[in-house]
Amino acid sequence: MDFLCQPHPQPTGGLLLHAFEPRSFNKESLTKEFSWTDKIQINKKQLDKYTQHFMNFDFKQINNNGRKALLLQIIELIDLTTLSGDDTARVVKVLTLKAIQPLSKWLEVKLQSTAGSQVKDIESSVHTAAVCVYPARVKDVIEVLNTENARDKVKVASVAGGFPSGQYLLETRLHEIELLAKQQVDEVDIVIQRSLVLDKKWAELYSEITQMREKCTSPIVMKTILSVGELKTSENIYIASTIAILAGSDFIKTSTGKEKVNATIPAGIVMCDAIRTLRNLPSKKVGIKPAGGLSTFEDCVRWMYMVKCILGPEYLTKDYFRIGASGLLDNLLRELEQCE
Ligand SMILES: O=C[C@H](O)COP(=O)(O)O
Repeated sequence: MDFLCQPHPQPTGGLLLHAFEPRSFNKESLTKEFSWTDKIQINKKQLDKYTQHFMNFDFKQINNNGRKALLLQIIELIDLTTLSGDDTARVVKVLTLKAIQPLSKWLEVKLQSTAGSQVKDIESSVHTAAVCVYPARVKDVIEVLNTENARDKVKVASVAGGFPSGQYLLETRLHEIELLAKQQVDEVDIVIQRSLVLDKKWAELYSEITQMREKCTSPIVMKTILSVGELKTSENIYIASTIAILAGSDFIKTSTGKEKVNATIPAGIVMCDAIRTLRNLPSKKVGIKPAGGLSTFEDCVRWMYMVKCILGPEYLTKDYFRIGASGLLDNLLRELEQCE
């Protein structure tokens, strides 16, 4: 049974009060000048309605086996993160080993002996999608992955572009990304300069993200952190999402985890709606990464349900959906241990 398949309202086309003009709806005209941003207006009533719907997800429908399968699925979607001033090679080593093999032998045996068919196939190979650290700690992650012969299994992600504030000279931020790309990272989570959104300097925002994209040379995956909790309005979140997509981001990400407000469901709805609206414009499909404050099974399932409703089930894979979190994995493992 598909536990994320409750009947739901279709949030399609109802979020913007004014649709994009079909004539100007192509990448060239949307990035030549930014007067279209003046017309973006979110339907707050609809946004509240959808928020209520996703927040009220009925967890009672998930039985024991479904819960185990979802817990394992969530683990595979995690960018296991440590972004602290006191991170050391030792801290990163422990985290990376956990990313490669999150389940203890004891838990594996327990799951095998109690599993239904949904769980049985996957638990022995389960690992997180990526490990995400500061640039100075990237070498520690790569060393452990190489030693454990897991370089192809778990991706190496790092933050850049003046993380977390973005308040550095563009030259410094670009140089930082360039240096990171030379370290053989797989993924770079860049931050935007929030002042460009708050001051509505949209052309400059587009230009900065485009330049950052150029430094994230192929095949590096670029996730653009919008820091939604600091963007003040849903309209700003929608426009910043749209510009980040047009500038070539592979993912748009809610937060650094350092803002006061992080990955909220209403912000997620707005970001998903922007991805959905633009889904035929970039040559690739753009994913979404909630990050910051996600620490429970329930937090994750609400997000997955929302992504599935707005973007479709094909987005619930690690190519298009990640969960950035530092404390989530331990909680999920505790839940798995408690499942019958
Ligand atoms: O990108 C991931 C975030 O920094 C993680 O935030 P968190 O520590 O609140 O889980």
